[in-house]
Amino acid sequence: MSELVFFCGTMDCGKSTLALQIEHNRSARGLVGMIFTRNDRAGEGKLSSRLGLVTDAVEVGDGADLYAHLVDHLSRGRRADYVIADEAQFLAPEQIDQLARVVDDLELDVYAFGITTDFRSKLFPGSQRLVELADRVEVLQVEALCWCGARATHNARTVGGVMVVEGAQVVVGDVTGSTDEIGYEVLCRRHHRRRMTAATARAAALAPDVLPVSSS
Ligand SMILES: Nc1ncnc2c1ncn2[C@@H]1O[C@H](COP(=O)(O)OP(=O)(O)O)[C@@H](O)[C@H]1O
Ligand SMILES: Cc1cn([C@H]2C[C@H](O)[C@@H](COP(=O)(O)O)O2)c(=O)[nH]c1=O
Repeated sequence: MSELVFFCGTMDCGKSTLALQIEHNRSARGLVGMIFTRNDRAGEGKLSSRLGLVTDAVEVGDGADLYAHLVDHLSRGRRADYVIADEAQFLAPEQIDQLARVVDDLELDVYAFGITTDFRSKLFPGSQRLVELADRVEVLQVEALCWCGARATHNARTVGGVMVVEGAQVVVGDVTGSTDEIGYEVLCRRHHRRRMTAATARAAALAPDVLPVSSS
């Protein structure tokens, strides 16, 4: 029985690496995948992992119909034995419904990968629909860590190392950017709620909270 699986986690927890491993293992057995992505940091039509691996993918546009794309592909006599969709949080809810239809009507496994919540800890619409429709939701087991050492569960957006809570939901970026630019940092819930990033925690630790007492 084919299924729709949503592999989720914070940024930097190995989702794209797992997508590439699933692709590698299946193509090593002669299977052919249809790989979708949207807004990967490596550029249009790429699925990339921070481990340095990258593969070509179909860039999903705003109005793209993923079910129709697969039907068209198959009716031209081309193969697709399974589907991978990376950065699935950026897909529209209708596109997630199309992926569910690929599972049910074309009987292909669909493996979707994405972060569940944005920098304000609100569900991305695509991820919400995946949670609603997926046969299985798998939280990745390679845990990213907060600066305090606890398991990171939330994604913070930073500017100059300081957490921000205003801005567009979608801003492509990385966890290892220059500190002056918009970047991201994964945090535990406690520190996400307190808006305490590694940089602000360091600054707070260095700040003298008692003025030096003069000896005179
Ligand atoms: N230099 C490195 N050596 C070993 N592992 C690394 C290195 N750089 C990144 N990683 C691993 O890659 C993970 C990020 O993988 P990636 O697939 O790009 O994440 P995601 O798609 O979830 O954002 C990190 O959590 C870490 O486990
Ligand atoms: C939290 C958050 C993230 N993004 C962007 C930043 C990255 O380009 C991707 C996540 O990619 P990863 O492979 O999981 O690291 O999402 C965003 O646009 N908005 C956000 O709130």
